[in-house]
Amino acid sequence: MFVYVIVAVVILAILGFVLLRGPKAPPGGYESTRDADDPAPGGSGDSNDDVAPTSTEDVPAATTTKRKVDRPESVSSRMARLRGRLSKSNNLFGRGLLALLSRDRIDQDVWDEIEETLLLADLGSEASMDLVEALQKRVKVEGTQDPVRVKAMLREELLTVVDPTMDRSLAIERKDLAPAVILVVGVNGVGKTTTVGKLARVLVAEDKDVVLGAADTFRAAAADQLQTWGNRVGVVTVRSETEGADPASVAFDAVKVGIEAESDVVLLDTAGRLQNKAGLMDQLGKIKRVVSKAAEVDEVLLVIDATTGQNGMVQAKVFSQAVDVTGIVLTKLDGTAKGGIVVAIQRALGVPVKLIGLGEGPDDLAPFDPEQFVDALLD
Ligand SMILES: Nc1nc2c(ncn2[C@@H]2O[C@H](COP(=O)(O)OP(=O)(O)OP(=O)(O)O)[C@@H](O)[C@H]2O)c(=O)[nH]1
Repeated sequence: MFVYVIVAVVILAILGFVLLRGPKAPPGGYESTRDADDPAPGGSGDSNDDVAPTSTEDVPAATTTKRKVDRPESVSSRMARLRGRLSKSNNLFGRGLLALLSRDRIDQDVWDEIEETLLLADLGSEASMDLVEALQKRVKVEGTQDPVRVKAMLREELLTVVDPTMDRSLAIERKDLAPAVILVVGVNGVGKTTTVGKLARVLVAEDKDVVLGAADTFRAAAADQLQTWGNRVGVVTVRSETEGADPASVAFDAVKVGIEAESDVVLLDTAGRLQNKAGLMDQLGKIKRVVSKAAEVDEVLLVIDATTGQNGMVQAKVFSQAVDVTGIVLTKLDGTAKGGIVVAIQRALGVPVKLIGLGEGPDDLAPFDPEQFVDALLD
């Protein structure tokens, strides 16, 4: 009898210990998210072990969460759905142009109206003038009023100003045994966190292993919002529990976790900042510098709200001076007929629009494709 009591006490003690201990990171670090077909591990982050962020005191305790929940929409179905949405919001502009061009007589007044329509769509004055001049020349040379021919010419000229030659691919491949690192920046409320969340879903749908870094440390709610996106597709979110923690340190931690877990991509969300706050703009440079001690930053995506018009242009210029922007994400294109901003920003910065946001839904993010964009305008 006494033996049974002893055994029962020992079992209860062990159970109690295990339950009270709760889930902890494994001794070897964070759980690897690599697939069987991923390159063999080895040495990736080891050479960086001696590299610490600017101050070791300001490294916050990173917490991580990983849960499998959602299955993101497949790439083909997402693209088909978003194509429809793009034409719904933007083809008013295209149809306006076609209506003008199919008038019986295209005189100077008509050309002026065409230019005005292009300006109203935020194409910018230089691109609007170039496009009108090119069309004017072609209509004159060909002497045609055939609507099918005129539409074809307009399509070609629009495509030229949107510039199909720019490289719009995203750096999402591991290199030198480190994950691709994507830093997402922009002013307040443009859709940075939403974009990081949506992009994580796109990458998960493409079988990439992703880590999210909540380098927006101004508001705890921002990190919560990011973590919610991460949880939905089962990716790790690295964050700090301390409000106002150094965002560079959180970003560094996230990249370290990505290196240890041998992830493909680390997506870093940053706090919204006004372009006229010099200190905050400098902070972006610091985040990039500190992260670079662990792994190269492959992309700096500047998120711009398409509905903000010329103000978006000002932001784009200042951000690109503070940190080398490699691509633009144009959000809220679903809510505006001012898609011409694509052209204006690309011209001003020489940086391609790589992604477009077409709604608040989790799968409302698409790669920017010039041909599809122009077709959506004219259909
Ligand atoms: N219609 C539409 N809404 C969008 C799109 N992208 C983001 N939003 C909405 O824009 C609002 C702001 O998005 P957030 O992702 O919180 O913006 P943020 O830039 O991270 O904001 P801060 O962290 O405050 O700077 C949210 O209500 C989003 O749902 C889009 O493509 N279309």
